[in-house]
Amino acid sequence: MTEKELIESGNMKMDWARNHMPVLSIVRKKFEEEKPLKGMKVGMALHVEAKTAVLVETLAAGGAEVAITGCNPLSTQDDVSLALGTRKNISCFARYGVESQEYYEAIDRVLDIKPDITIDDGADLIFKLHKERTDLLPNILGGCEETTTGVHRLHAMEKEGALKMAVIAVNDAMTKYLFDNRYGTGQSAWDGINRTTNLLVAGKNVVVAGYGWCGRGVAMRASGLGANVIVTEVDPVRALEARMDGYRVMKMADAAKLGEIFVTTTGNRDILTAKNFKSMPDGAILANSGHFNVEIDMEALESLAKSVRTVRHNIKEYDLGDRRINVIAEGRLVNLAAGDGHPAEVMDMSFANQALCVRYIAENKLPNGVHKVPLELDTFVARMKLQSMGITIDELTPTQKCYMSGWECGT
Ligand SMILES: NC(=O)c1ccc[n+]([C@@H]2O[C@H](COP(=O)([O-])OP(=O)(O)OC[C@H]3O[C@@H](n4cnc5c(N)ncnc54)[C@H](O)[C@@H]3O)[C@@H](O)[C@H]2O)c1
Ligand SMILES: N[C@@H](CCSC[C@H]1O[C@@H](n2cnc3c(=O)[nH]cnc32)[C@H](O)[C@@H]1O)C(=O)O
Repeated sequence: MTEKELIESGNMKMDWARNHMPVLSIVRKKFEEEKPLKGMKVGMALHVEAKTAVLVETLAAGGAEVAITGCNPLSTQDDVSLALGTRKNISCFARYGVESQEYYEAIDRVLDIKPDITIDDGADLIFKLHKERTDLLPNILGGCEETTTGVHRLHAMEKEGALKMAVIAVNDAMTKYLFDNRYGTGQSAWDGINRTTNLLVAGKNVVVAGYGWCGRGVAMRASGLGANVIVTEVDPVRALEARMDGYRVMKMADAAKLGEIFVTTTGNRDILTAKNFKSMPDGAILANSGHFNVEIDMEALESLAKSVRTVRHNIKEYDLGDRRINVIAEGRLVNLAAGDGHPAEVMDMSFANQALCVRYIAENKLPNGVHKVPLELDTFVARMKLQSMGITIDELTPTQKCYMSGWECGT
């Protein structure tokens, strides 16, 4: 495709996404009228694709100058990246398939605009700010973090007294993790696996590692597709929940012998290791939908393999001699590196939270540390989403309010 055609394709993807993101549209309208981000610079490292582009546009509509790069070397969609770069007050430095050096250089280029506010997905900008670009920290009003692992890391920094800025844990908004992590990952991980493999899920043994919000979604949708689902966990309560939700629960060492498709969703490392690869059935398919590329021990797999070849677009087959193991998208997020990411209607809520939190940071002086998304913003997103879906709900009567909250109104 020529550059012009790529830009057209990126614009078309953005139009489609925008038309399916009603809550973000409401926020954008307000931003256009009130310009709450006038004079602000926002630096972002998120998956550069169409829904993210609609968030970027929204911030620019609020008066911000925005610079963005990717948060994963394989999730950038170059057509969207180019289309974004043509917009006023927006620079985009992301490119698909970048090597590590270019990935981190692009993060520096975002920081070169001297952002007032940052938005991260995995805390890359914040780590760089704290390790190498500390001179920029005094100007930063605050940042937003999109994902579970990023929030964990920020809590760890805060605990050690290392966090020198305010950050809002957008992931922890109810209108984020209950929908994005669960229904978003549940649908988009399978979209990525199915479109990449073109194989049947029904009747297969699917092993889901981790029964958190992502794992629940992935297991639920696997079950809906007719798979026999096996869950592995380290948390006894979550393991119990998985069992009572109807799945088999066992150690990975045992699950590895049975699984035909494996999906990791733990946010942890070394979930599938050399020991597991050696006991998997021939032809097993491995995908990660958790964090970065460390859940599947790719180094161990490479060193075990007698040969490696691409067997289909985005699938590498590792021949161990007595069995072949297939890995989708190099063990990186299968929904983004082998698909288009979460559905637009889900990212609508995640990114409405992001936009509202950026505004909140611009309008309130927050002390250093990890902050919750204010409940009124979270509830606003839920109400607007219901409204956009044409759903109305009941309201408590004064008598019911009294009954629920007092001790004198009831039996
Ligand atoms: N693919 C996506 O688009 C997407 C979307 C949202 C979140 N995420 C990422 O997915 C990961 C999970 O997010 P979440 O919100 O579900 O987190 P979560 O904390 O709710 O769930 C993670 C689960 O993994 C379990 N776990 C940890 N180590 C394990 C091990 N060794 N074996 C088995 N289970 C183990 C934990 O006990 C926990 O129940 C994070 O890295 C998050 O950033 C990805
Ligand atoms: N940057 C890390 C962190 C995990 S990304 C997980 C986050 O991606 C977000 N996400 C999922 N799908 C999309 C999408 O289509 N566009 C933008 N972000 C998405 C989602 O909100 C989730 O919290 C990595 O690439 O491995």
